[in-house]
Amino acid sequence: MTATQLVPPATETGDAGTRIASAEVLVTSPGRNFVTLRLRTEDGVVGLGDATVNGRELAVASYLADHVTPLLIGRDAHAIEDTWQYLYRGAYWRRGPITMAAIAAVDTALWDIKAKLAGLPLYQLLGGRSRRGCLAYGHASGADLPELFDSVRAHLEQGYRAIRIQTGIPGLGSVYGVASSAHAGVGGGTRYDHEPARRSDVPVEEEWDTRAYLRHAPRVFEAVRAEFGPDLPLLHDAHHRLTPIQAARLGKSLEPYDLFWLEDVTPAENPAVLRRVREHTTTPLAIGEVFNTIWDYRELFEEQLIDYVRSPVTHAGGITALRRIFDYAAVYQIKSGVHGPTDVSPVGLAAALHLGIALPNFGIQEYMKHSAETDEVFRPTHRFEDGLLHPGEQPGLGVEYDDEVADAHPYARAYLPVNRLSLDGAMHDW
Ligand SMILES: O=C(O)[C@@H](O)[C@H](O)[C@H](O)CO
Ligand SMILES: [Mg+2]
Repeated sequence: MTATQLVPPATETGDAGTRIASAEVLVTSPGRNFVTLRLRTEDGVVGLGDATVNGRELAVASYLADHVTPLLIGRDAHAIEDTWQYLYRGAYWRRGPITMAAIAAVDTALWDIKAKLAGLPLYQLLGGRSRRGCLAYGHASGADLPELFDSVRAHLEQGYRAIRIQTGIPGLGSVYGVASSAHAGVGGGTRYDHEPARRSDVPVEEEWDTRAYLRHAPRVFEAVRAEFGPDLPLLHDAHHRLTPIQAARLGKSLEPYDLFWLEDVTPAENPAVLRRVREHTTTPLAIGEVFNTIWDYRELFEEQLIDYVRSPVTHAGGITALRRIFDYAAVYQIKSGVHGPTDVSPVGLAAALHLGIALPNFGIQEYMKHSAETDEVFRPTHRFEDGLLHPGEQPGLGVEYDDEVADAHPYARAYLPVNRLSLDGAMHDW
């Protein structure tokens, strides 16, 4: 018996017409860079997957085009789990953001195809609808309190029912997450909270002072609660900048302001340090936007060190893998809080919404609205209404890639910022 005879033939699991006939890696830059995988079956059914890794886009494009797409031709598009295992175990070199984004793109595209073949929106294949819509949170920010309050008001007017709060810090120039920061946005002009990656040959350098931040943050939340009352769910992102004991102090100092979550208080490499944070504070914790496998969460779940899982479909190996992470999280009453910056493409966001609407332990979905230019390329059918995101009722993911519009936006190198301490210019976590 030859090795190939061990592989279940396509005809056993579906029609010969469901074999993958073409696999294309598409790179476009409608305001920011996106990498998309497009699979097509012999019968012409198309599936899309997001493979965008912000600031390192071409590495995934090459991983897919040079090493993965040749393996996909002729495989049965229905065999999602087998293809996932084939790419994960078969690479030998496991985990890592580039590998897992590539696998995620294949997995997402195959789910898109399966749902289109079934004639159903993808969430129907993931267990069906569990809720009316996915609660979203938006990003409010300001260099100072008046600017922040205006931004919160603008979000409330748009219907947001949960809001992330980031502000400038007195004495510091440009800091993470603030729309009006000096070096903000694409080309330096547009809103920072819309797109932190900047088209340039070198990254923008931001400034950081942990002592100033720890003093300022509780004052900001005190002022926001005084202005907007006790009801509004508020979130905050510390972007991996603190030591465990600093993080513990921040969590404790924010307890009176009843945060929905405090995100990424410590760097991701050693999540076990969250034990120290947890000992000291009841402020809910979220982490995981830079994790990429279920194994990264093991201690955090089993010791109940976090409350929300930040992994998106795009960076955690796709719908198959993220669903497993959430099922594991549910054992410990930990909920989803899927990462949704603009670098997760409309394909990645659609995948999150189909999963989110079906998931029993959905928590919240981050929502940074994509630009009009981006939506012209991807034509998403999901929508934001009354603070909730809806995946829509189109068969599959409900996203369509417009080649003509995409081709008018060629790749442009862009980097996320880097961060230096104001004290002595040493590199710090961004
Ligand atoms: O929570 C968030 O959305 C941020 O941490 C972004 O992931 C980061 O700015 C890179 O896009
Ligand atoms: Mg974050």
